[in-house]
Amino acid sequence: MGFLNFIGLIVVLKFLVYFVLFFTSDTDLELWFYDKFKRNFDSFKGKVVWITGASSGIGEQIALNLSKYGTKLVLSARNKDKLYQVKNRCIDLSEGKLTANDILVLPMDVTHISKHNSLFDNVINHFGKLDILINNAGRSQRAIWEDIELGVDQELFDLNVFSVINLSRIVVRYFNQVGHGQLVATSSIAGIIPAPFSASYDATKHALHGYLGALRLEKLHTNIHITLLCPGPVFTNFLKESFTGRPGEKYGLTHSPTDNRMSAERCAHLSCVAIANKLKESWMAKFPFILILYFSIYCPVIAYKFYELIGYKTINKLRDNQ
Ligand SMILES: NC(=O)c1ccc[n+]([C@@H]2O[C@H](COP(=O)([O-])OP(=O)(O)OC[C@H]3O[C@@H](n4cnc5c(N)ncnc54)[C@H](O)[C@@H]3O)[C@@H](O)[C@H]2O)c1
Repeated sequence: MGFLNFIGLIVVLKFLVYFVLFFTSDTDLELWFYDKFKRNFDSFKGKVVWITGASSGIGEQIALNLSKYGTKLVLSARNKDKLYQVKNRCIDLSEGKLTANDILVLPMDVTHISKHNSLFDNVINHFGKLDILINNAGRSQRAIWEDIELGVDQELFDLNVFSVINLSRIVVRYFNQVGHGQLVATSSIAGIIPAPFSASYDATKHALHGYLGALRLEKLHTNIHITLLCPGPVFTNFLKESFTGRPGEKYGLTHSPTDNRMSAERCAHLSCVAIANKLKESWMAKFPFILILYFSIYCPVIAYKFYELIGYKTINKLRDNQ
């Protein structure tokens, strides 16, 4: 076989593998590889991980997952009772690896940034160290672009961006002192490509990529790692809790069990694979979202033709089943 034929065969085989993965996998290729061959969950043992938004959804499931590997946890959200329920489930799931003292319930409203320093001190006083911060607390939005009041943009940025950046700066200064650490943020596919009817939310998640992407470059050649988790639609309280265009209003929609969404358990499992392997950015979503994401990034012209063809209503139906 001639050399060019050989190269041609490799290219065809590569595209065949990509094609099969696009239609069968719910992750990007890197995350798929690590999930199949190198989960590295043992690395969580003995680490101290602080999770915000740990009272429900993805944050709760990440906490439950990590407890199985003997990870010491700091659980934060606003609802103390729910956090204690999560703590008790974590202790049960750990099968003796964790005691009550290994899980600190630290209630907080992440938008109260003046309290971040003292809450961080609580963590260090309790455990003597912090290895990983998972900035997961957040809310979404459903609203028509021109109907969004500026107050909603501001509230969403306070919650999804400024609280994350303020807490992360405190923690990164600490990581600088001790010489290592990992900063994680739950972004979204909407942080990479915009989705219709959630402009302020899309912008907050895009902002995280800007802030934390810059930090990642500044921390090249250090032992400080930044991981951005990018889920597509997941079954959680997310839509119910979403902002609309008007301050103080909640979208209030609940999912139907038949919606095309990933389970929070699967999303948390994949998130743990990404965190354990210190991956920089990981995508996780059911078909066809990963395929749309790849096309939008690598062939944007084709992606926009596709959007024009199917129209925004179909895009929204794909996303929320509405
Ligand atoms: N569910 C999805 O479809 C989806 C998709 C992509 C990204 N995400 C992201 O995942 C993260 C978790 O969301 P979820 O889907 O698990 O929803 P969820 O509503 O089940 O969980 C959100 C968590 O954040 C907490 N929270 C909200 N506001 C807070 C505040 N002011 N202070 C402290 N805690 C606060 C809630 O109490 C809860 O624990 C969010 O950052 C969200 O943007 C979700």
